[in-house]
Amino acid sequence: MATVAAAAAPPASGAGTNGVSPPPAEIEATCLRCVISAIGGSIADDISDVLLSLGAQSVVVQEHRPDGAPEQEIFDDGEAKLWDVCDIVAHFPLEADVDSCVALLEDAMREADMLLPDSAGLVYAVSPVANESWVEQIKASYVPLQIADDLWIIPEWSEPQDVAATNIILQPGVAFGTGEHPTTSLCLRELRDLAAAGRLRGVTVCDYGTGSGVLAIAALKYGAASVVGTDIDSLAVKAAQRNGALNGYEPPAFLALQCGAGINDPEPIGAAAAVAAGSSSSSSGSSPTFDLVVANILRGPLVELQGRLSGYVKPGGMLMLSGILYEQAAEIQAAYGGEFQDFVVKTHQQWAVITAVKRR
Ligand SMILES: C[S@@+](CC[C@H](N)C(=O)[O-])C[C@H]1O[C@@H](n2cnc3c(N)ncnc32)[C@H](O)[C@@H]1O
Repeated sequence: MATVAAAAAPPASGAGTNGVSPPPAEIEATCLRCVISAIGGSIADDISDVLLSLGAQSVVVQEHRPDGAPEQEIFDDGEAKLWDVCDIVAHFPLEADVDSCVALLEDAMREADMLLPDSAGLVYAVSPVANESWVEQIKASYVPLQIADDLWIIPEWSEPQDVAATNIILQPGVAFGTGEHPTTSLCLRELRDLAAAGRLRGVTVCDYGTGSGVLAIAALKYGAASVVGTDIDSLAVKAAQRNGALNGYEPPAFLALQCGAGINDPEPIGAAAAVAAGSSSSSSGSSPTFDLVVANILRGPLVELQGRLSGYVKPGGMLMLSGILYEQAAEIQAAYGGEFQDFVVKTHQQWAVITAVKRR
């Protein structure tokens, strides 16, 4: 998870209430800072993950300490030391609809039985951030990240430490997929293993929920012929295109397209885009098919999109699914079991990645 020091922000005139305060006229805001107050420490990490998946550029958990309050005792849950009550500071792009993001966070918390602080919902305040130094703080907080012996993620302003390794250059912080989340690193290591087994050379790949494009770029670096990525978030699509270009991948080798969230939204890739990217269409001629489909999205969309994602995989091709907790793996396996075999589940912390092969 990305944790950066909280930005120096102008005082939030709306602090203590929900909603965005308009920036003072003289401030040229660069992003929005959302402070969610008084969250139970035990759920702070889960909430941070949801905020990142909703488009927050960075999230930091800090002690909830109203003016004059004494320092909190820190409790130890065995793995991490946590404050009992925390504030969560998230930075969003200026265009983000933070109120909607908080509403989605509340829905996710209810679905996961996470305790809301009171029946009225989360207490949060949003303020514009004008301080250029925030960008510098972000830069300082992203350093080269080693995913495996010979696989690194390098912020675009840093130099690779090992030029012989596979180095994925990213502009971090714009879209999910900096490599710090366990689901991203699980998928990256799976791609590395597939490459080591010679199973990525010349293949066509679909990266559903591409985020920063990190998995697409890794697949291309490991020898894939082409990748089509999709995302519901237009900022992620732009970030993926930019990150692709940073690594030397432009269309048609790497196409990043926007899609709708649900199965009732139009099929986002289309035969024409797939053919342009060197992939093929199914026998019906309408649906694109790929040698490998990677989808690091949440449990809900993986279940809802089962028909589409399964249909994208060629007979004998591979599926890689993540974004799920370990305890959700059996449900996902059951959902895809009709068309796939050879399921393998790997875990890191409480997260899982599933790989499977489509029956011929
Ligand atoms: C967990 S991030 C994964 C990003 C990147 N692929 C990685 O592995 O780090 C999930 C991405 O999927 C996108 N997403 C969420 N639901 C989606 C859906 N129903 N269809 C397509 N993309 C979706 C989000 O916008 C986000 O960028």
